[in-house]
Amino acid sequence: MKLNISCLQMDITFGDPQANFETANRMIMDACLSGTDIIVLPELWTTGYDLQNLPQLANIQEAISFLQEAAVKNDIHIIGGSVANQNGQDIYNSMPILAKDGQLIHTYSKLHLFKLMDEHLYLKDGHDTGLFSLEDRTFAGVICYDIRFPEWIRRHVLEGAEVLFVSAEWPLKRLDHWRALLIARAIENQCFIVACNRSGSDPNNQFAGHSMIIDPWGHVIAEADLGEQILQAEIDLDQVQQVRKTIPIFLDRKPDFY
Ligand SMILES: NC(=O)CCC(=O)C(=O)O
Repeated sequence: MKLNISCLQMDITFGDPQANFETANRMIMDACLSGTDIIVLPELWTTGYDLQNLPQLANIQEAISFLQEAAVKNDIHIIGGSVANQNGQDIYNSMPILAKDGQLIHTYSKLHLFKLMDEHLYLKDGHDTGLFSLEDRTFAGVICYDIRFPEWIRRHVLEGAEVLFVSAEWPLKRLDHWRALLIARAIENQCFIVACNRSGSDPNNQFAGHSMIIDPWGHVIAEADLGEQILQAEIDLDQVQQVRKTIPIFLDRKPDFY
């Protein structure tokens, strides 16, 4: 099964959802012009890291309605990056997944909060996996800092994920970690990694861009540069089983020892 993927490497405007909806709309239209099956957005794409103002800005329903309309109009599945998701007093960093018929099929909330960017002061951690199914195949979505936890990613792959979608706001100063971690996660799990980062800067960080699409052998099949752009590639899910036959790590692993 072949899928055309588009990562929208947006330059997010700090604390301005309206501007960000306009950017996302323009980029979705552009991505669809060249034909795409799945669109992926970055982390906190409606607000950026304007954490202090999230109680006023958080509106996951507005983002879901926007994405539902885009999914149906363009006949595309959408991995909705993440948006601030208020539930009572608590705010989660949540990834909505929309099927092309507009159905919200899953919402994953970031499990590992990143203290270096103060997430633990403003956000709550989620308690569900990022697993979901589309077109009878199993996928998973995780958010940014989650990729530093190989056990978390492995759990999703052991439960069937063939493609891991990553939405991020990863700073430029750790670009080397971003690339190395994503390539390692692809090689050790023999799965596709589709990682959508943001570009641009906010008052505290310059972001790395460098969205990447990596195959189950660890080859980088597409990589963006620093600026705002749409990264597109076709992936062939049959490659997952081919790689797992060549080096059968899932047959050879010894879970009794670890
Ligand atoms: N938004 C994030 O979770 C950033 C994670 C990060 O920068 C890291 O180094 O890890």
